[in-house]
Amino acid sequence: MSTEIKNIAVFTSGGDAPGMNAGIRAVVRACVYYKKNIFGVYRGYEGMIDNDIVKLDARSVSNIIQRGGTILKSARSEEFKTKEGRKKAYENLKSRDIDALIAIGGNGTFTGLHYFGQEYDIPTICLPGTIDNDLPGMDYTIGYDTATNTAVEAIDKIRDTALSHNRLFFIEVMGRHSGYIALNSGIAGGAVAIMMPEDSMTVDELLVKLDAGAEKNKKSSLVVVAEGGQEGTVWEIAEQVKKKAPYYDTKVTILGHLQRGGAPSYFDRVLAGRLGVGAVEALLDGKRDVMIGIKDNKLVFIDFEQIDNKRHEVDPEAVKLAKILAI
Ligand SMILES: Nc1ncnc2c1ncn2[C@@H]1O[C@H](COP(=O)(O)OP(=O)(O)O)[C@@H](O)[C@H]1O
Ligand SMILES: O=P(O)(O)OC[C@H]1O[C@](O)(COP(=O)(O)O)[C@@H](O)[C@@H]1O
Ligand SMILES: [Mg+2]
Repeated sequence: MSTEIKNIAVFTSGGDAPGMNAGIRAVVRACVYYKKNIFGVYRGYEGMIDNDIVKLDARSVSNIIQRGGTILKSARSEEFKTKEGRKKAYENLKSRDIDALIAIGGNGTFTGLHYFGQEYDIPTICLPGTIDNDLPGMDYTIGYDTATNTAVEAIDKIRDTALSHNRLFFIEVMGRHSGYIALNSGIAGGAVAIMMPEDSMTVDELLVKLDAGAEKNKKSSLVVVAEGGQEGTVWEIAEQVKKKAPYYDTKVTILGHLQRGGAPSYFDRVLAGRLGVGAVEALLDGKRDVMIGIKDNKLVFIDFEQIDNKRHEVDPEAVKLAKILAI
């Protein structure tokens, strides 16, 4: 292993995701194992610009493996998108001799890291930390499994009341432009339809489906709507349904940020552990400017070009499965 890198900084950025703490812990403990100094940057790129940086050790990350959120806090930083902002950030890192960066964040975080690493010739690796599962080249991002389980738990609860009142519920889930949470929470929650960017369905097509169910004596229905779908907001969709099919007792629930919180699942903890240790080892082996991920149960390293403006496609088989199961 190369001995060139001595001082690594870790930070979390973008929307927080359950398992980020497990990722921080893994990075810190791997650094201690390989006898490297490890720093934590608070509030992502904002803290890098504001010099909000502390030294960490193995005990700094005790008792966080089970906690949602991120002990380093997270932020979205407009200033880091400017050359001046990035210069301030670099100078703060330089003043502590920090010579490598490990970020935990999503596509935006990796984009910033890529430009920063090129501008200042500093080795960087990004761990995929986002509930959206919108990063191509890997199977799952840290936080997606927990967020989807949370959505399913909520959908199950809504099912109870929908059934009791013979109601039609539209349940909006997060995911930005990705339908992953919608698709899999919809399948697991037994939704009659899933409206998502990758498999568009108009309100008229939805009504045909709902009416066919009603004819077969279906009394209540759950429709999962991805926040980034083409048919408009969940409120607009429900409004159209109310107008065109007033015979349904239509309700809307937006799950929102509750999907981002809570204790990470075993899956997200193990994923974060593997990726955190893998990122430190990869950096010390000379890898840089990549997103680390797991595909088919193997560590993979994904270049910026493979991620920039690319979708993480949902599996067409899963889309078909959802339709067969909802018949
Ligand atoms: N083109 C860019 N140049 C520099 N920094 C960027 C760029 N795009 C995103 N970032 C930084 O990454 C942060 C996190 O990105 P965001 O898309 O909000 O979340 P995520 O990383 O979870 O996808 C942004 O707030 C910004 O500071
Ligand atoms: O918390 P905010 O700023 O309202 O952002 C909401 C967005 O963040 C997410 O929860 C997570 O997105 P990122 O991981 O890309 O930051 C999206 O699903 C959602 O669209
Ligand atoms: Mg993102």
